[in-house]
Amino acid sequence: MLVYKQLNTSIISTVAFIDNRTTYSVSSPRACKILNADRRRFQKPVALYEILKVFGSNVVVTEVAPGFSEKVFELVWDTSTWIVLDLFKSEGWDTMAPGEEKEVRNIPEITLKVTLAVLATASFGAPLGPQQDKEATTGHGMSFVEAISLQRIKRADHALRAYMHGMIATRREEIQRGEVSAKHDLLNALVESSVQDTTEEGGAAGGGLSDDELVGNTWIFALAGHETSAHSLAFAIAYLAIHQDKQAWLYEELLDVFPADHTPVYSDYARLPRTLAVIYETLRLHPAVVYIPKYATEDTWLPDEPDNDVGEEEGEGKRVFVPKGTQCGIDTVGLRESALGRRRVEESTLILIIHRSWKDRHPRYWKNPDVFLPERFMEDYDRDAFAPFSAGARGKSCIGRKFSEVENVCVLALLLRHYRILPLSAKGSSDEALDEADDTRVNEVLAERLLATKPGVTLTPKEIGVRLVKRGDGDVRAPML
Ligand code: HEM
Repeated sequence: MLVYKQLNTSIISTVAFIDNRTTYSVSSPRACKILNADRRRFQKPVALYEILKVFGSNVVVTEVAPGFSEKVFELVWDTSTWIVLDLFKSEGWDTMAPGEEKEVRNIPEITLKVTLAVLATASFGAPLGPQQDKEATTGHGMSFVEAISLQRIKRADHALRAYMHGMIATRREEIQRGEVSAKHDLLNALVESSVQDTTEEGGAAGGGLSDDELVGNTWIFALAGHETSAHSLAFAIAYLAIHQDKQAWLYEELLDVFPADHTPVYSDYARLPRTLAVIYETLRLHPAVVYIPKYATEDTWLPDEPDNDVGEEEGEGKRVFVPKGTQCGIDTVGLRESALGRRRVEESTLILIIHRSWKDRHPRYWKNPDVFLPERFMEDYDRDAFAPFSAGARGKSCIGRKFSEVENVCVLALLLRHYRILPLSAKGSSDEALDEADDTRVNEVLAERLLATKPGVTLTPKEIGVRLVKRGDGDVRAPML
């Protein structure tokens, strides 16, 4: 059993393994690449994920991987645009005059709503927008968006199954009648892949997915794609609130791509590299998934960093012996600076603590590793040291990576295009801690507050309070879906 406990800041994380195995927490890019790419020697500990079978078998436990197509990404973009502009209305932000301010006490509450609505709509064809979703509640006791929400998972079992079986039956009929559904969402891809091999009882005869697997996958996508995206987006907003210079740098791009009266289109996505760089830099500093478990299928070796004192000299560099069965997790926070590198926990040790203190770190893979510098992703960088979606390009990593990139870029770009974001308490306010801090310490005080985390399944923001100031450069238009 694996338990995560994140302490107050992302710099210190505690990972507890409630078994007596030797465990490596790997934060060397070279070793992470091997962990991810060499699927014969290192595999995902599927048993750890058995709990995720609550709604049926799924990609995580079965290795069946449905893909997203470009059409899905276009739908993600359009849906995100629609949902963000709808959010401006429902929060009353759209009627603000240029220069007017509004407080948002906790940004993650908003980003969680947005990413859930995008996921439900773009993946499973749920009714678009909060109002339509409410209207679809009839007969199920809760709306679809509520049913796939993690917070309601205990009550949602019955409702989610009912929704999913209904949606699957409708899609299956459409596909079998030869009607190509207008919806190019994930559900279509999943159902289409199952239709050819499906028996009349709804079980899969060949390689296709059974109804239970379809339902299981719906839930796993909701689990994997909701908080990860929402929390990353919230941290990106926090970083921009703290670093006003980077916000100005980003805004230049947004004005260029979204002039007044422009209707956002999917082709805009490729023109927003600065926005994507902000998302990447946020994920480098605050990776949503802090530990990605793998285990060794045979006795083997992993390359070590040359200056690590635990490894053995061997051939061209150092390497570490990894006995069969050892759990070797990718330590995504460690990749950020690799202060303590890999930690080895001996037999019978119950708890592995990765302590990172500001003092004992030294930069290894990134220049100024603790500084928020999105520009670093506009140039060439060490791709193996950037593993928030898992390491290595060819490995089995996050299926939803591009889905989340399109969604987060779209949401962040539209928000920043219309509003300047400031920390809720900035110097000059009645906030004592900030008033007492000298100018050089203000960002540190803000960072301690806005970037703090609390325990959660993914790296979870504690509270991100901001002020939105309406910009005066004209609005962009809502697309017609
Ligand atoms: C910032 C956002 C996200 C981050 C940081 C993230 C990160 C990750 C990581 C680290 C893994 C584990 C990969 C491995 O085991 O090697 C993963 C798996 C997965 N992710 Fe994401 N993810 C994000 C968003 C999403 C979204 C939006 C979706 C779906 C729409 C999604 C769907 C999945 C699925 C289904 C898996 C399991 C893949 C498998 O085990 O075969 N993720 N993600």
